[in-house]
Amino acid sequence: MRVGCPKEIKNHEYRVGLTPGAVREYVAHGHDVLVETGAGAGIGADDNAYRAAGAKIAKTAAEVFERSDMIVKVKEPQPGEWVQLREGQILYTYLHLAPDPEQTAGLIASGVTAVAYETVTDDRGGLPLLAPMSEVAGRLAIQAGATALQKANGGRGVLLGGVPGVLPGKVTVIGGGVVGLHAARMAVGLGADVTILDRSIPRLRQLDDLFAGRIHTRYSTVEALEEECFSADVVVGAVLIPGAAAPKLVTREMLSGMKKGSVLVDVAIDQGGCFETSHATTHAEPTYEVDGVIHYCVANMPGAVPVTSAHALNNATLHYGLQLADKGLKALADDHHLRNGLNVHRGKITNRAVAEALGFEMVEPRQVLAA
Ligand SMILES: NC(=O)C1=CN([C@@H]2O[C@H](COP(=O)(O)OP(=O)(O)OC[C@H]3O[C@@H](n4cnc5c(N)ncnc54)[C@H](O)[C@@H]3O)[C@@H](O)[C@H]2O)C=CC1
Ligand SMILES: CC(=O)C(=O)O
Ligand SMILES: [Mg+2]
Repeated sequence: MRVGCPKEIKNHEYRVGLTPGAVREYVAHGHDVLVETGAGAGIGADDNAYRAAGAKIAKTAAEVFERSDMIVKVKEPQPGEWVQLREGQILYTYLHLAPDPEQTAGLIASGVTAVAYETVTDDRGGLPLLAPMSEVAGRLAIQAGATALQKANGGRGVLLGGVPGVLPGKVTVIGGGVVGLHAARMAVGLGADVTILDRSIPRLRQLDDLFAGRIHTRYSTVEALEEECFSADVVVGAVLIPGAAAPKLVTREMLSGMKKGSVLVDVAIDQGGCFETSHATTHAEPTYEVDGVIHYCVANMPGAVPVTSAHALNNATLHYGLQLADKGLKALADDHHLRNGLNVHRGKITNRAVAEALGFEMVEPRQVLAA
C-alpha cells in the first residue's frame, strides 16, 4: 500500500503524522511511504531524514492526497483537505467529530474510510491513541494556567506554589482521567493545593491512593463543582465521554461566583468543551476573558511541544497504522478495538456517540464493512 503523510496545516500545529522512525517500520513492512516536503520540520526532521528512512518526498500536499491509499495525519482534516479525500482511501488521524458538523459533512461527502485515533479502545477500557496526547495536554494545562494567572497576562497574579509564609494557589481539576492525572502531577509538583473531581468513585479511589494524601478528591456534583470552582485560581476541564460532545459542567452563571482573574483551561475543548463559555482558540491567541475569568481553550495543545508529542503519538499509532497498511479494511474486521476507531465509512457514520451528538443514523461498523 502507499502510505501518505501531508504536512499539518492547523494553526501552530508542528506535529507530524509519521516520524522518520515510523516511516522505517512501514517500509520494513513492504509499503511505499510518501511524505510532503517539510512535513517534519517542526520536530527537526528534514526531507533527508525521511529519505534516509525510505520515504519518497512529494512537493505538495495535493500529490500526497492524490497518490496515497492511506493518509496518516495528526489533526482533523481542514476544509481544504476534506475535498482531497476519496472513497477507497483510509484516513487515520484525530477527528473529534461530535462538536464539528462541517467536518463530518465533509468526510461523509468524500466517501473516505475515517479511523479516529480518539475512539480506538484497549482491553483495559482505555483509549490508547488518545492517552499520550492527554498526558502531554494535562501537563501543559498547568503551564498554561500558571502563565495566564500572571497579572500582566490578565490573571489575578498568584504564584501556584506560593512561597514560605504565603499560601499556594488552588487548582481544581474536573475529570480525573489521563489529562486530569497528569495535570494534577504537574500542579502537585509546583506545590499547588489540588482537588480532583470525577463521577467515577473507583477512579477517585485510585487517585487518592496514587497521590497518598497530597491531593483532595471529590465526587462531582453541581454543589461540589460550584464550591471547587469558586475557590480556585485555576480550573482544568478534563472530562470525556468517548466520542460524545463534552457535558457543559460549568455554566456562564457560575462564572459570577469565581474569583476575578482566575483561569479556566478547557482541555476538553476538542470535544466541544466542558465550560458553557468556551470556544476553541489557537496557540496564536490562546486566551480570552468572560466576566473577569480568563479562558484558555486551545484544541491542539500538544502541537506546542511537537518534539515530545510527535514521538509519543507515533509510539501509540504505529501498531494499528501498520495493521491498516498491511491488511486494509480487513484490519478493521479483525480487531474490534481498531474497529471502534471507525467513525465514517463510505458516507455512513459508524460511531454511536458521534451519530447521537449530530443527529445521524448510526450504522454498525460490521455491517458497512461487510457490504
Ligand atoms: N485540547 C487538547 O489539545 C487535547 C484535548 N484532549 C481532550 O481532553 C479530554 C479528556 O481526555 P482524557 O483525560 O484522555 O479522558 P479520560 O477518559 O481518560 O478521562 C475522562 C474522565 O472524565 C470523567 N468524567 C466524565 N464525566 C464526568 C463528569 N460529569 N464529571 C466529572 N468527571 C467526569 C471520567 O470518569 C474520566 O475519569 C478529552 O476530550 C480529550 O479529547 C486530549 C488531548 C489534547
Ligand atoms: C487529542 C488532540 O486533539 C490533540 O492531540 O491535538
Ligand atoms: Mg476540531
